[in-house]
Amino acid sequence: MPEPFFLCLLNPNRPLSPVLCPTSGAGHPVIASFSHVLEEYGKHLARIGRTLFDGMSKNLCLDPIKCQSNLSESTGFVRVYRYPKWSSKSKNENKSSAWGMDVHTDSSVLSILNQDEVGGLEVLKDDHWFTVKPVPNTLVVNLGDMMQAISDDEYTSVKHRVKVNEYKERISICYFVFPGQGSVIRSSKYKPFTYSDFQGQVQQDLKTVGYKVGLDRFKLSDAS
Ligand SMILES: O=C(O)CCC(=O)C(=O)O
Ligand SMILES: [Fe+2]
Repeated sequence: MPEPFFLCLLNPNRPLSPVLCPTSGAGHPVIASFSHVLEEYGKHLARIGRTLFDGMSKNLCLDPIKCQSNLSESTGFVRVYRYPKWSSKSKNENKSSAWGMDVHTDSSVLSILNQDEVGGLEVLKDDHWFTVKPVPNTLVVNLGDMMQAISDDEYTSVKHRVKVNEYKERISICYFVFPGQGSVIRSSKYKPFTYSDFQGQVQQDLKTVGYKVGLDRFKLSDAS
């Protein structure tokens, strides 16, 4: 797993555990200014996320009033990851690659990624893995599980993973945004649920079955 070395909560009142902010050194001027820059960055990303969400809901002909709270800027946070290079010590001769982050879908509504020039992000489409080539000054938008449910499965929460580079470390800056607290997601495919119902189920599944089952837990049995 990468080292999430900085987490910037855009709403400090939002309880999020575990809090990954480097609390030691929080008073250090470099950390403080970095935190300030990330906060500023997060505000722009919140605006971009809202614009994308409103555009998608319009495209899906969703009731703008009903779905507005299905995305809440106050839930957003920015996480900075450092993926150390694939060290020779950890090399396994039988493996052709090492994974910095295993295959998963995000639980968010939207995740907006800013990867450096090293690359390594891969997405699954039609059973094939595609490398997301880094393009300077370009953001990558991943739709998360919440957006899949909001869209009645019209859009899919993309499966993705991150390959570690053998020679260079990789840095990515990721913005995640979620439904508002208590906002109910209603769709023809899933039982009505809130994001905290979803997260509760994910945590329970991690403990009991050992992995995230995700949206399938909420699927209506007669939904095709
Ligand atoms: O580092 C990246 O580019 C992706 C990170 C990611 O997929 C995640 O945090 O969920
Ligand atoms: Fe992800």
